[in-house]
Amino acid sequence: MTLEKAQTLIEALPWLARFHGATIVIKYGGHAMTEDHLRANFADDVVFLRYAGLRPVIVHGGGPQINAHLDRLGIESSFTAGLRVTTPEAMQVVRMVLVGQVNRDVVAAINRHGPFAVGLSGEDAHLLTAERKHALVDGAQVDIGQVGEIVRVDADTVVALLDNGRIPVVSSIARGEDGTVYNVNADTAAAALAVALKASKLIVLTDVEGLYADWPHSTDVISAIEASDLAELLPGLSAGMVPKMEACLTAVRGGVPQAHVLDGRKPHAILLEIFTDEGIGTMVRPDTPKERA
Ligand SMILES: NC(=[NH2+])NCCC[C@H](N)C(=O)O
Repeated sequence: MTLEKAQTLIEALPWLARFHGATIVIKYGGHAMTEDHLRANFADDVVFLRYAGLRPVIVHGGGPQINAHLDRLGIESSFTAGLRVTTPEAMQVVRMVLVGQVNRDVVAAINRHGPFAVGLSGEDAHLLTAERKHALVDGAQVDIGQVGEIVRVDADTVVALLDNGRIPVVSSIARGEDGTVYNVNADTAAAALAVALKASKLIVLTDVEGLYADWPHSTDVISAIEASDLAELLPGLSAGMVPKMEACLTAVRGGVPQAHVLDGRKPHAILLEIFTDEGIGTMVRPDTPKERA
């Protein structure tokens, strides 16, 4: 028993050595964010990383919380081609909920452990700049309101906070060149930030175990996959999984050496992935150069 515990700690040693000083961007969402005990576990993991000498950065969204609040305020959403349109009125709520509520909750959970977390909106110090995004429906461009696509990242403020020993917590809101506020996908924002920071890892927390080998026929999780193989699988993936895996692909193709999709319903998934040899989710890595014939 005690030997087992020692082995667990010793298994972590090479990973502690390898990731000391490494910047790790974590997309936080799903059950890990909405359930109290999982939220506390998440905060433990992030603070553990910090004390282990890693530099974690958190990016979060908050779709369910936004929808609940829109309902509570009786703000009706209009839909175009099945997509929710983010009107200026809805955008006010999106920003209020993400920055004023969800971000504060994440910061509070981490700061139980010490003065680490500092909340930021993607608007702050021009961290995330976006352009209006149109949805493509049956080949036609459809306006869905203040939904943005990130076109530029200025991560200076995040770096300054990291250098100062803090844990930046970023809401997935972006600013347009003209000052318009945009809602941006948090998976995409996390990937863009990981690339800009030249992070050692992107970790995306979701509510599934990982990438399934032969979805929907089997639930065997793929432990590791190369970028091109993942790109081939993308069209056949479930709708919910596509943005997560696309984020991993973007990160890896943008120079991040490893991107992981983890089951946020599993307590301490982050520690188990980073500090064990096998991990518990799906890891995406760049293609190994093919040998020349
Ligand atoms: N899903 C996997 N195959 N994970 C392996 C993780 C290996 C190592 N702990 C790392 O974070 O790089």
